[in-house]
Amino acid sequence: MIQTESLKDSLLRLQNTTPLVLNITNAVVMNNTANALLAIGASPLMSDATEETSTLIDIASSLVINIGTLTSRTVMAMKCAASHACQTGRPWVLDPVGAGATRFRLDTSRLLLEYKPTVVRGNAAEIQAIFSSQGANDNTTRGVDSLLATEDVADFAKEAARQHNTVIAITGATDIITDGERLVRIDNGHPMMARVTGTGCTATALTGAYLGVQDDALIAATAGLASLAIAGELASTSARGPGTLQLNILDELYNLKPETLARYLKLT
Ligand SMILES: Nc1ncnc2c1ncn2[C@@H]1O[C@H](COP(=O)(O)OP(=O)(O)OP(=O)(O)O)[C@@H](O)[C@H]1O
Ligand SMILES: Cc1ncsc1CCO
Ligand SMILES: [Mg+2]
Repeated sequence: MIQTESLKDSLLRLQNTTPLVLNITNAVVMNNTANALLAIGASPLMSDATEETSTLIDIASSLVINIGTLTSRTVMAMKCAASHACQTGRPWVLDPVGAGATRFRLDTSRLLLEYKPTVVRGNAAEIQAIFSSQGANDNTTRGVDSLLATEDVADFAKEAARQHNTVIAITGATDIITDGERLVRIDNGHPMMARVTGTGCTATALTGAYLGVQDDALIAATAGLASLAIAGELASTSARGPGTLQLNILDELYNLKPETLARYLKLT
């Protein structure tokens, strides 16, 4: 359904063109996602100043909005950025961190959805929360962590992607990516990745980088999630625990080659 060749091409293009990725992201992961973007070959810029949002979007290849540590001030910046990206056709990815946990997160996520994100990347609980008609529901989420498996929301996500004309990327033990017509699964990664904060946020940032070089958003999101999952899988072989895993992932992203993607990818 997706050719491995298109993922290899996307990585090569990313490495050859160094896309500038503007990130409005959370305080927990900001340093690590900037490092992950640099490691894979993109150029990160982190800013939530409304004074410069539109100027930065105009020079960037893509935009990442992650609501992880939202405040009323940063929500304004996110709205401003999403609106400008939508109006100017700049590809952008939304990470609705903890969307199911509180009303503030749910309302903010749904507000941002109105600005037509190219990709929405979340865990299963976040995807169910943002695209369903329910309120915040603590049976599906423990804070920012999902209590649902990705397969639980696969069919729901496919329909939501079709209705909203977007790509939905759900991370977990098996990643699922759908544009409403196509649906792919990635079976790479390692369970220890869930013990490092912001692994999913890194998947979102990498998807942002690929959106800067790949017009097919399903391929861009698949490349982003596959790059992280394979880097995590390789990194886990020499990690003693989450600390070394986090560092090793940066090294594996730096060393990632198109051939490595093709060799390790478990895509169905
Ligand atoms: N049990 C697992 N087995 C294999 N890989 C996993 C597992 N759990 C997580 N991963 C890997 O980690 C990636 C991120 O998934 P995770 O479920 O931690 O996202 P998340 O909860 O949204 O992250 P965060 O909120 O910490 O940013 C997945 O795409 C996958 O590659
Ligand atoms: C732990 C945590 N809290 C808010 S954002 C974040 C990073 C992972 O989503
Ligand atoms: Mg997690």
